Amino acid sequence: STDADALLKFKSSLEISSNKDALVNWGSGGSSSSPCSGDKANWVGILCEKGNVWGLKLENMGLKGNIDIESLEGVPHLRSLSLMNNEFEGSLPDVKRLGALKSLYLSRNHFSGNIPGDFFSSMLSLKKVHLAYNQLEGQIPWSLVELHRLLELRLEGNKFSGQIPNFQQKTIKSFNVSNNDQLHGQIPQILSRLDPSSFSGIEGLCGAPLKKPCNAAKVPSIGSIIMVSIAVTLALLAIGAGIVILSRCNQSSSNEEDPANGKSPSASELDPGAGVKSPDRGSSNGSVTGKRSADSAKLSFVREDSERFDLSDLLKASAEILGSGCFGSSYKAALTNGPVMVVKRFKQMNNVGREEFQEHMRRIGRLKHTNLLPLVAYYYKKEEKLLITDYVEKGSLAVQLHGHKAVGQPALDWPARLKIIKGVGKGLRYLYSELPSLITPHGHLKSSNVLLKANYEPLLSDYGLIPVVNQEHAHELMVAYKSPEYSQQSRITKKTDVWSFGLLILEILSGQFPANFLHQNKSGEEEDLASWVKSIPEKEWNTRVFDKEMGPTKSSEGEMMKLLRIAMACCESDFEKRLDLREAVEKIEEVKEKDGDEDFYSSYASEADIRSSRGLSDELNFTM
Ligand SMILES: Nc1ncnc2c1ncn2[C@@H]1O[C@H](COP(=O)(O)OP(=O)(O)OP(=O)(O)O)[C@@H](O)[C@H]1O
Repeated sequence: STDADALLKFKSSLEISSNKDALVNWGSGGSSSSPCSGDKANWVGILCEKGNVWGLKLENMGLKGNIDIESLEGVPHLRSLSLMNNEFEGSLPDVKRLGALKSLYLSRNHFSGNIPGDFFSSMLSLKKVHLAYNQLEGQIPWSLVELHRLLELRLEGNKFSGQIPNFQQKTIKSFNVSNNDQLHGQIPQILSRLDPSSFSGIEGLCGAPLKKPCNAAKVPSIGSIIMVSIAVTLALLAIGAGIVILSRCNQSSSNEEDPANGKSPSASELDPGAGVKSPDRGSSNGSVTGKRSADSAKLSFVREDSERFDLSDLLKASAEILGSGCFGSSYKAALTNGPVMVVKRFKQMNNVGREEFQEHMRRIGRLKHTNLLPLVAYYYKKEEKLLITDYVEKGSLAVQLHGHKAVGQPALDWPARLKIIKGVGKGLRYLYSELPSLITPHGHLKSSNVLLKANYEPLLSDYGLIPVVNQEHAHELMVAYKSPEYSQQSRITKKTDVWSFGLLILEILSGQFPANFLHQNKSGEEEDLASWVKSIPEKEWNTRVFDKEMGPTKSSEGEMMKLLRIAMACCESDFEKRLDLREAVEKIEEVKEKDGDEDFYSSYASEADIRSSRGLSDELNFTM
């Protein structure tokens, strides 16, 4: 049978080292020439139904070697694959080729490395995924969030890091990430009904079912978070303890991540009116004179045209945590009179003193462009800063590209993607012209810092911050410092933002998440999304690089190729050879939604038709 052939091929690529008897009766003649007789298995480790192989259960057999998924594609009824407790190593086998699998058990092997975010995207039948006790690392793949039938997910005992993706599946019965001690952040709400042991051994997680509440979940409003630190600051200032005390506040504010350390705030501390004087609007833009205590509670508005509100208004607003980035968390806060704002906390922003910080914020506040998210106001405190912007309804490009299904949005089509790329280019060109003194006028360009308006017009955010962010922090976390020129020569240049832009375009066109491609290859060189694209011949870009989720793009393939070539020229690791921003944006502006030559082709085609029909009739005339 075909099942038998496929399985024997599968067996031949395995190394059956410690257990020579394993799989010994596979294909050994007699009744065993066929793996199944009805529901009965003739071969070891096979599960049968009506003469077909539906499961492979090769556990505890000391197996290693190559897992030949391609040959398993020849077992059409295979729904369950278990290779638990063997000696397999390397990256996970390419199981997504087995799109009909319902159960995948690969726990207790030596699998290692990152799992691409979209790894499970085409495996929508999966109900049980067991990958526990391997050496897997990186983010937990977001595509697990899309498995709407998921019942069991076992990832314990690996080295996953980052946040737990926002699982929404009510179907989940068993879930375990324990002892992945690099995980951090809030436990998704749907998992809060599970046993706390599912999350044990991980310092950085918070929220139910753990007894450790998260900052935002601890109290209903963002106010309390800010108010605790303000109230403490004010109270201590009031008793005149000065600088010494300020540094203690510093500590208490860094400890406030851990609510177990802080005593619960009293009602009066949480009352926005308590201890906070209304900001003195007349001098809200002015230099810092006045009493320090009043000033510490003051929001500084950087724009003339924005509606004014007080810090206390924001504090009253109900807040929702949007996510935590490199610098701290961002909160969405709806003001009672309507506008919805985003408050982003920055803890590592002490590179310059107060005066210089204010000067820089005012400079950023003067920027105005269709493709920039304007800074509305900021709040200055020695140990942390808050930057306040409008909330953008459609959220970030990152979510639209990689999590659209989870948030119930359709995938972005090619015209939307082109519009976004062009808008980002225009926003960057404006930043370059308005902030000429900055080497990298953006400095932190990535898909989570591109927000989308309802019509897909993109808005850049978190721009122009390099001068104020603490240097060691900037070097560690900001996108500019991930560039080839920084890794190779410890420098950033005027073309560094162009490199980030190039990567962003590759991400938009391929739908691939760049972080999944970051690693060192065997010869120690850094690899990224660009080197992946480079490894694929141009004639295969159509089938292998472009995101299939863009929908039908036949009539645009030529233009998409053009754009991909421009992106590659932006990613050139030698910055001398790289396009500069002006060149890149000009070239991008020339890219059209449909193939530029289309009109030419259609008129050419019809002319050719006319000619050939004329030729044919001529020919007929001739033969008659
Ligand atoms: N003004 C906004 N409107 C809507 N969503 C926003 C807004 N600002 C941020 N977000 C979203 O909130 C989430 C957290 O953003 P945040 O800026 O804190 O982190 P980040 O961009 O992921 O990382 P980094 O701190 O490096 O910028 C992201 O998904 C981001 O796109």
